[in-house]
Amino acid sequence: MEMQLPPHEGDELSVVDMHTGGEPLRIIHSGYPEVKGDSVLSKRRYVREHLDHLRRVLMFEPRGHYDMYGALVVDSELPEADLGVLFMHNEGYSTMCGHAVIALGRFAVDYKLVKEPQSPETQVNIHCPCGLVKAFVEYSEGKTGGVRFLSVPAFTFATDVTVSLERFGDVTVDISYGGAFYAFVDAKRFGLDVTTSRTRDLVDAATAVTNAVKSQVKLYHPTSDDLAFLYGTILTDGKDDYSSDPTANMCVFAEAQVDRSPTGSGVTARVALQYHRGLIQLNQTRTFQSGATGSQFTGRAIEETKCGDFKAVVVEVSGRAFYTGVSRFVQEPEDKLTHGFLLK
Ligand SMILES: O=C(O)[C@H]1NCC[C@@H]1O
Repeated sequence: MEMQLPPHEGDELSVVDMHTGGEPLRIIHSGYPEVKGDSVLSKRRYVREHLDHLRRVLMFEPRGHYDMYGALVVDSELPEADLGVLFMHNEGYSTMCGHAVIALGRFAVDYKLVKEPQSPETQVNIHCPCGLVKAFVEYSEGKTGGVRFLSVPAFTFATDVTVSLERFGDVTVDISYGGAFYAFVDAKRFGLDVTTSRTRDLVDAATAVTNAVKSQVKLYHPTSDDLAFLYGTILTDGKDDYSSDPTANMCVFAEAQVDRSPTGSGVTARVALQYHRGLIQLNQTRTFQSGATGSQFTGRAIEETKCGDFKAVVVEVSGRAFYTGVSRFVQEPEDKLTHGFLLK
C-alpha cells in the first residue's frame, strides 16, 4: 500500500539515500524543476542562482543535517556521458566528489541509467562539473558491487607554500587538484592525530588552513575559472612514503563539513601529490583510510598526462557504496522551519 501524505505545497521531492565509507549521498530522484544551461558547468551556475532554496530544503535540517551531501542527476552535453551530475553540500555546489561517483555508479546501473549492464564490470561515464569521470561498477548476476573510477587529470598546484594563520602561526601546505583543489598538511603540525583527536579540534585546524589559503593564495585552473577555488583542507598522518599499510586522512570541506569517507577527490589529489614528490610509482596501489570512520578507499596513479601546462596523472580510486533507504519529502504551508536550518 502506498503511504499517503497530507496536503502539502509544491512537488514532492523523492530521493534515494546511500553512503560510501560512511559519507552520505542523497540522490535526488524526482521533483526538481528543470535545470537550465547548455553545459554541466552552466547548470551548476543556474542551480546556484535560481534553485538554491531546494539545496537548503534537502541538505539542511529537518530533512538533512550539517554534514549532508547531495547529487542531482542532469543531462550532459557530452555524447559519451551516461549522465551528468551536480553535487551539493552545506555551502553550495562542488566540482568533484569521489564518494558520490562510487555511489552514483551503482545507482546508475541499478536504476537503469545505462542500457545494457555488462559483467564483470559495467562502465558508467559520469559528467561531473570538473569533467568526464569514468566509473566501472562490479556487476554479477544482476547485482552491483564495488566501484572504481578514473578521474579527470590530477596535478600538484604548489608544494611548500607558507601561509599565516592567526591562531596557529605560519603553516606550510601543499596544494593539489583532484577535480577540486585541496590544501594538505600533516595533522602533527597542530599536535593532532587524524584518527584519535577530537573531530572539533581537527575541524578548527583544517578550517583555519582553508581560510588562510583562500585569502593568501591565488589558485588557477587551466580549463575553467569555475574550477579555481579551494574546496577544503585535508589533514594527514604524514605517511606519504609508499607502504602497503593504510595512510589516514581527514577532509574538511565546504563550510567546515567533515567527510566520513577517505574522500575520493582528495585521494586523487593526494596520489597526484605523492607521485609529484616521487614517493609512489605508477600502478603502486595505496590504501587511504578515513580518520573519521576508518573506512577505506584504494588509489593509484595509472598514467602520466597533462592539464594545461601542469604535469598531471590519471588516478584510479576504488571503494564501495551502500543503499540506506528512499524518502519522499514535502513542505507544509504552515511549517516555519520548512525551508531548512543548520545548527553550527
Ligand atoms: O569523496 C569525495 O571526493 C567527496 N566527499 C565529500 C567531499 C568530497 O567532495
